[in-house]
Amino acid sequence: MDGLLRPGEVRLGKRQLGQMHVLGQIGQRFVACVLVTEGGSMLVMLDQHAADERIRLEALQRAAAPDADPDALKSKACRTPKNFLAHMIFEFSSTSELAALPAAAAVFPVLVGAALADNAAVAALASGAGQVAPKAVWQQLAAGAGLFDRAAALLDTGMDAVVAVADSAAAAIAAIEAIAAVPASRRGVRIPASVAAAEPALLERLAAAVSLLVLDGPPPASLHVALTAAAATTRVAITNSDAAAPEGCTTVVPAARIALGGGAAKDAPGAVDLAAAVAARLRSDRPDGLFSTIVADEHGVALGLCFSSAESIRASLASLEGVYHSRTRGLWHKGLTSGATQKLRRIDWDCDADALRFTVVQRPPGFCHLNTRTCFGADVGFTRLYSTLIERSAAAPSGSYTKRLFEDPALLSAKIREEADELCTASEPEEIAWEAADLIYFALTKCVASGVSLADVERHLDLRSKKISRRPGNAKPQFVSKDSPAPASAPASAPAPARAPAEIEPFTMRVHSKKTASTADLAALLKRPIIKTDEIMARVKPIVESVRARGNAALVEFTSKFDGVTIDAESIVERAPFDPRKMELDPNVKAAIDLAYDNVFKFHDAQLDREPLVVETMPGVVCSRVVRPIERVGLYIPGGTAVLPSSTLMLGVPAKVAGCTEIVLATPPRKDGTIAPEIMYVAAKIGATAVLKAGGAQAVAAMAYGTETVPKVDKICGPGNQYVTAAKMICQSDSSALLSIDMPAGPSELLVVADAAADIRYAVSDLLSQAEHGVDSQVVLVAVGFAQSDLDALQAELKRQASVLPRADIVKVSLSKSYVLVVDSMDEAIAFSNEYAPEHLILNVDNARSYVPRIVSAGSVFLGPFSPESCGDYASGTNHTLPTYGYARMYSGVNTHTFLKHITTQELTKEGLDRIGDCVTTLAEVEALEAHRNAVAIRLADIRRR
Ligand SMILES: NC(=O)c1ccc[n+]([C@@H]2O[C@H](COP(=O)([O-])OP(=O)(O)OC[C@H]3O[C@@H](n4cnc5c(N)ncnc54)[C@H](O)[C@@H]3O)[C@@H](O)[C@H]2O)c1
Ligand SMILES: N[C@H](CO)Cc1c[nH]c[nH+]1
Repeated sequence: MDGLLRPGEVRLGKRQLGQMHVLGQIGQRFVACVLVTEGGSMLVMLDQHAADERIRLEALQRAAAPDADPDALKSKACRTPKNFLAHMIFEFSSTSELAALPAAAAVFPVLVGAALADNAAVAALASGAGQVAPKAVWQQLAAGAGLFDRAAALLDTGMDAVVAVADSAAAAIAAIEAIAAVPASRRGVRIPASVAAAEPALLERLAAAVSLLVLDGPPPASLHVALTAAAATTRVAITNSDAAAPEGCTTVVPAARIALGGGAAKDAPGAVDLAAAVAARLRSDRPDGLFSTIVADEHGVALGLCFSSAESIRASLASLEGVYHSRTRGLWHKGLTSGATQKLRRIDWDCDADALRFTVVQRPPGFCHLNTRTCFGADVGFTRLYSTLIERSAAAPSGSYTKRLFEDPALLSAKIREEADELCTASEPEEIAWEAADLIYFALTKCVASGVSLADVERHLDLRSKKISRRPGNAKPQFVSKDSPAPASAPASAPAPARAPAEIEPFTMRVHSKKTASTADLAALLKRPIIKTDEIMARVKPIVESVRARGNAALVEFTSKFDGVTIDAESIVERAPFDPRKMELDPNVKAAIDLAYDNVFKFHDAQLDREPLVVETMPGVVCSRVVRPIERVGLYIPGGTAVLPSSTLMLGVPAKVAGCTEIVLATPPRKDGTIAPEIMYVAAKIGATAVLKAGGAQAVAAMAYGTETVPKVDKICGPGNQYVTAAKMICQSDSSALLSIDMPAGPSELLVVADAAADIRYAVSDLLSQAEHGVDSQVVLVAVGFAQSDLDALQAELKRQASVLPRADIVKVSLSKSYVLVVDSMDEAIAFSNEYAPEHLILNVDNARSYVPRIVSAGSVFLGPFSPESCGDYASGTNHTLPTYGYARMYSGVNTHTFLKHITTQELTKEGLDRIGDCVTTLAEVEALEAHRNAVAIRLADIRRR
């Protein structure tokens, strides 16, 4: 004895519990005591390492009587030290013990099934097909030939781990070697204690190789030190031992010793009272001694909160149904009168053992007394979809699409294929989530139509995580041929740049050669990644419509939904003058913005036609053109993945130069609902009149139609993602919005023409500067006269620079959609670039300027090795809002004229009209427009009469 526990009077608070007699220490940890009270006596085992005396006394009180009434005590034995279950392994060895299995499996952390032949039940439990789902299931298998195959087969059925049974040291070592490919965390070995005693060094070797070492039979005292050491590295368990296990070792409890329910069985010598074991492990902070119990369904969703007592736990384990302790009614067998009973699957403790979780299968109508499935309101996500599908399969409202799918398997199959295909081509995170949700809806509809439950699907998912045999995972040929482009090693074969290549080494670009490419190959290379316009339009239309109809309320809702930011309607717009505290900047940043502003201003100011154009087309006929600003403009500044003060400058400066009077700036808010100070600073500098803290389609719609606080504008300019672009196009085509836009915009892109003399580090850095914009960005290198060694150097440099970028994840995807085209001459390079019509074109070649006259289509061109595109993006003076996706064939980038309109005037003298009049009347006659003719003729008659 170490003197921690002493005989004597036991009091809890002021109450006398009884006299405690210490019988002796069992193992290193537990002390056996007899507690004698007025009502009788009982045997208890106390964990003497429990933190303090109060905890030991509370454990004693609980052990003494669940209702804590010492007077009610009858003489009884309790063999349930506090952490009993945590230390025990339950062993099932024959089918005759099946009765105890489900209850034991519901509470024991580790379950070991003995012989392969009669363990079908254990395998069924492991795969989740049984009544309960135990936490960890181990199967034992006799050592011998084919051990790995048998182990793998068992692990594939869902078993957590396997234990090889060997009767000699040599067989144990051979067994471990035979299953060496099974992860150490999932293998164990079982040997007779006598074998271990003969070769103590064996223990150390085995303990290092497995996660469970089972010793059959009581180990001799001489082995205790070696076992304690082995237990420090792996779980060591001892079977057939009534004596306490050595320190750190656990005890295997055979199924035959489990006592369920009440009655005499639990008091039999050596019996393990399962309910008492559960209760002994728990601690209650409540005055009534009950344990808070979360009741969850098989998906882990909380149905409600109950309370348990040792008595209710016993009743639950005996019936394998949900039985609790009601604070008003006492023992409460849930659903016994309503029929809404629960099948018990598992009981778990929380981390500090003061609360329980019962995992149950709830029968309808549900857990709550209000006849709903849970006490916490409606389900969400998967369980919500599943419940809805189950309801629809029972009774669907007329016109229900889901019902149509249930009734038309061919339609359902077609939709599953369609959605799978759309998911494959999706690239933006939101788009992928959207498509995945579609696919899951149709897949789960198929499950429900076929009687497969969500739990069945989850069981398969869990099973998969436990499989150790792996299939190669190759796709079936019909799917490969449809979607995958040729591998990188075959540059001459048909490329499919519109789709993401299935296999390309990360941070490399596919290489094509003009020499070997067919016309069709080259045509495919000119195409950009496909944007699914119809689908995006279908998603965006309701957003636009909603903002148009409901104004700020809708704006607030969509901002919360898509940006995860809650802003109230009153503060969603900031009007100028802006609060200087919202634009406080680091002086270096401020200086950089000021310099960029000055350059951009100079270049755009020079574009303004200050004098009207006046032309006398013939004597007495004077035509002129005057320029006017578009009064109210909206500037969209993207903000999904980056804060872009540069785009604010590029849109704001020309609007200011043009003289627009209402400049509304819209950009997605940051997570705290504010706008970055850099953007607010530029907003003030360019004279913005309002800043709308919203992004996406909703911001575009708000500016197009106006809301309670967002001013309506006449033109919306600026880049953005596909939702922004779709909203701009939808609003522009609605005549009631009376709106124009700058251009349809797509993801950023760059084409670099480099010759073999170019510094490959520069070319790569330029390509990456655009590839980092977004996963849809496309960069192209037209390599003039590159040899294989130049291409190898290029790929190596790409990997070197790209892999360390903070946005490497984005770059990896965009590079996979990009490519290198090897051409022989500058003529071929220029011809290809003109066809491609890139947003940005870098000519990193000798004598770059000489090629400018031959450039027909490009948004902006960068000449020579020292003109990186980044300079145009930020500060040199040209605009960076440029036509993408090939629109450079017919659109210019944003410039001062984007914010201007022209008005023409004309003035004719009498002589002038006399000169031109016959021409006009003749043409009006040709068009048979008599009123036109007459407006001139009536004046000509007067002039000529006089
Ligand atoms: N040409 C240029 O000058 C230039 C400059 C910078 C950026 N860009 C391009 O602009 C784009 C910026 O895109 P971004 O996403 O980073 O910012 P963004 O501001 O264009 O879009 C973000 C908004 O999209 C909306 N949104 C997100 N998911 C949605 C969904 N599922 N349904 C409806 N709306 C949704 C949200 O409201 C969010 O505020 C990129 O393609 C980039 O290449 C171009
Ligand atoms: N390169 C983009 C135009 O395609 C503009 C930009 C903003 N910030 C950096 N670059």
